[in-house]
Amino acid sequence: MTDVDSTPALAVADLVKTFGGIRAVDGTTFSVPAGSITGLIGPNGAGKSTLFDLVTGVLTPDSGEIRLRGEDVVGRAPHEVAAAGVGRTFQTPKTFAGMSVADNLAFAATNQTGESALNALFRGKTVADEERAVAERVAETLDFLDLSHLADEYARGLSGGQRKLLELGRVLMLDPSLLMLDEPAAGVNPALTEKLLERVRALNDEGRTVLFVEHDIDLVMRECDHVVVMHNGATLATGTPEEIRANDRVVDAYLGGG
Ligand SMILES: Nc1ncnc2c1ncn2[C@@H]1O[C@H](COP(=O)(O)OP(=O)(O)OP(=O)(O)O)[C@@H](O)[C@H]1O
Repeated sequence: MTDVDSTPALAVADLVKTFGGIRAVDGTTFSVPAGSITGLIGPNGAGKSTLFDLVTGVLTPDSGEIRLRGEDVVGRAPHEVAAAGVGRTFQTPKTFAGMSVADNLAFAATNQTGESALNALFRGKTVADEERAVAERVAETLDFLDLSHLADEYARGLSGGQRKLLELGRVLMLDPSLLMLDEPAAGVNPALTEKLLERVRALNDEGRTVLFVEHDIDLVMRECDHVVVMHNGATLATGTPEEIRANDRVVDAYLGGG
């Protein structure tokens, strides 16, 4: 066992973010083990979305630590966090309705996260090389997500579930080592949810760490090997699904209500 293996993919410590008088994130501390599928759960308003914004550099914490594979990333801009290997999807996919599915993916590689991410991916390549590399990656990503037959369709023509797959494809263009998925199954029909989860498992099998926010507790308990429970901006509990189910504080504060 090397140190690298035991360094968490993500570790936050004593993280605080206030909006006026509201302590949206109030001292939360937890880690996401490298190589895990970790579920982040908690009631509405627990601070999960704010936490995602803090980790991805959209918001800056008032205090506390955020480490990616041990490296402090507080104060980094979103494109720098993306270049450091963090890919994030949104509850409402950030796809471009008037662009084709393939162009949505190509755009994600070339424009979305700014120069630094691009440079990291294409260092030392000419423009023609770069275009070829992007086209290859688009094709690979379409194939992986089973969207090749829709490559030339406008994104606006996709179903909600297909748009979630495209959203996942958008973040895969930059080859992230940590995937942060915000309610990937919300509003997706059961068949496409299963397909999406199967792709997430495949990405995890490749060695990518997954952290996802999800309100469907059964899905979290089934899919995750590690669970973090947030409540009122703090960490209420962390552990395996079995440990979380058996935790009286979690049951009282969250699961108990039915
Ligand atoms: N930009 C903001 N300005 C003011 N208050 C905010 C802002 N963002 C979040 N909050 C508040 O911070 C708290 C945490 O919100 P957050 O959206 O992070 O929770 P959540 O766990 O993601 O909830 P949900 O499950 O409903 O998405 C809430 O009380 C929310 O109203």
